Amino acid sequence: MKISIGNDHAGTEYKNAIVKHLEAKGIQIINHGTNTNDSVDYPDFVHPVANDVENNNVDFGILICGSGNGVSMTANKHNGVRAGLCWTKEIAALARQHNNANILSIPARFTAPQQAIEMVDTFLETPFEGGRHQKRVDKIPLKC
Ligand SMILES: O=C(CO)[C@H](O)[C@H](O)[C@H](O)COP(=O)(O)O
Repeated sequence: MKISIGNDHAGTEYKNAIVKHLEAKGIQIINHGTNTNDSVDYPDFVHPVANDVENNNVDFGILICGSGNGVSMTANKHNGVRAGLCWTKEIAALARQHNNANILSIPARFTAPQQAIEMVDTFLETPFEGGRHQKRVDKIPLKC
């Protein structure tokens, strides 16, 4: 499995913990995030991750910032990207099962580190259910 990950300054520590956790499992990581706590602008670190997902260069993306909103808003401007803002592992599971989310957005300032790791594992391991959810996901893109 190959994952593209990105973060702003609020997500650097969580990003490092997630990368360490995933690399220990043999998952390949492309790191597009900032690697320091110096203040940066999240779109600069989100678009490269969303491009990876949009172009099918990776299986999934992971984005981390303070609230999770800015990274989700930015990523969801990309064709074919479905970034889900998640704060529990149950919501992370539903983002995959019902929405076929391909990017997990994590709010570092409102999620404990262990909870973030559990969300990542749940997100990556949970399949899309298809069925009634497929036709709803198909209606998400603007058709104009
Ligand atoms: O929405 C966000 C980015 O996707 C964030 O929550 C930012 O991390 C946040 O806005 C950063 O705030 P700061 O006061 O500049 O650290």
